[in-house]
Amino acid sequence: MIIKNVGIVGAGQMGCGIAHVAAMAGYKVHIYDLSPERIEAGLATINGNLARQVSSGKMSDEERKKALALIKGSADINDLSDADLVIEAATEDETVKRKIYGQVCSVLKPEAMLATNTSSLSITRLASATDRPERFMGIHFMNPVPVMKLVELVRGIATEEETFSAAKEFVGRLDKTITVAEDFPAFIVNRILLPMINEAIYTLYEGVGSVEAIDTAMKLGANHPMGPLQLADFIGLDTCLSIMQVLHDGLADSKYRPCPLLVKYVEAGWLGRKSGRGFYDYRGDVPVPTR
Ligand SMILES: CC(=O)CC(=O)SCCNC(=O)CCNC(=O)[C@H](O)C(C)(C)COP(=O)(O)OP(=O)(O)OC[C@H]1O[C@@H](n2cnc3c(N)ncnc32)[C@H](O)[C@@H]1OP(=O)(O)O
Ligand SMILES: NC(=O)C1=CN([C@@H]2O[C@H](COP(=O)(O)OP(=O)(O)OC[C@H]3O[C@@H](n4cnc5c(N)ncnc54)[C@H](OP(=O)(O)O)[C@@H]3O)[C@@H](O)[C@H]2O)C=CC1
Repeated sequence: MIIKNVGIVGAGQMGCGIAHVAAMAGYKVHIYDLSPERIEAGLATINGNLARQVSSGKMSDEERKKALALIKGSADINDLSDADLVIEAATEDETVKRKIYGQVCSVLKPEAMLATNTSSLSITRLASATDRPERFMGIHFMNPVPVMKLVELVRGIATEEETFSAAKEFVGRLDKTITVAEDFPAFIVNRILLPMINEAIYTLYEGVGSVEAIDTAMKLGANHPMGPLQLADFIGLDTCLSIMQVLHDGLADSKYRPCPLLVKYVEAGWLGRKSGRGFYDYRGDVPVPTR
């Protein structure tokens, strides 16, 4: 299977990050999202991140222009019809993803591959909402995509070897390191990382420490590059909650119970950096803790 044209569904932080690294590797990329404004904002973010890489000497301005010229975007799903591989990076919600697969499959070439960047959902169950479970799998990038080296590859029960090999080759061309995970809730990274973040939120909820105390403790006491609450805001609190719910439901163990404070923040629409407020308020010059 030869991949030349890559389609992305969802112009959020992950979709744009994947578009960025795919274009840098020379793939032609088309980003589809429901909202033209989001696509425009996403393309501006990609340009900003590429420009940072030019300023830090990681690429030339010529390379930035070349990569940018390979990325197009539209709110018309028919524009994915040329894609050899579509990576779905829409909201972490099974209903949303299943609906997208119905729409995408109706415009895709029969031989095209479809992959999901889901953080937690069952690949086998998502595959069953497509017309091509044998050409469907999980390709799970980490955030921020241009910086993080790892990609988890996850097969569903029906994924064919040819699909898996094509995904491996694609990810290899992006200069990322692969780990293979079995199709269990939240795979490897999030099975370990999200309970830690959820525990940090319980630590805040129970008053053991303030937002700043908890983040400082883990940054300086455990050498984490970001504190767990800062990281939760970075990932998106809606995504964190969805992952905890998938772990709780899928593994049926109370140790994965989402912290009620996390639920409350999501209910308030305080989703972290992307909405301007989460455990920190990002609307001013510097982030200010909200508790
Ligand atoms: C939820 C899931 O399903 C799975 C997940 O992804 S879980 C989340 C996994 N990610 C993490 O754990 C990230 C933890 N944080 C970090 O590693 C670091 O804080 C960080 C890499 C994000 C930033 O590092 P830093 O040293 O504090 O900041 P900074 O010096 O500004 O940035 C380092 C580089 O990253 C780049 N960068 C930072 N944020 C970026 C972003 N959002 N997008 C693109 N590039 C970014 C910078 O441009 C810089 O690149 P150069 O070296 O080329 O200049
Ligand atoms: N955040 C992270 O750290 C990581 C996230 N992931 C996974 O990647 C996926 C995307 O996450 P992330 O980028 O953070 O989320 P974002 O919220 O930043 O982006 C999701 C995008 O999908 C769009 N979208 C929603 N519904 C549809 C639809 N029906 N058709 C097209 N686009 C749609 C959203 O638009 P709108 O806002 O208008 O609804 C938004 O632009 C999720 O599955 C997540 O679990 C994986 C690794 C890391």
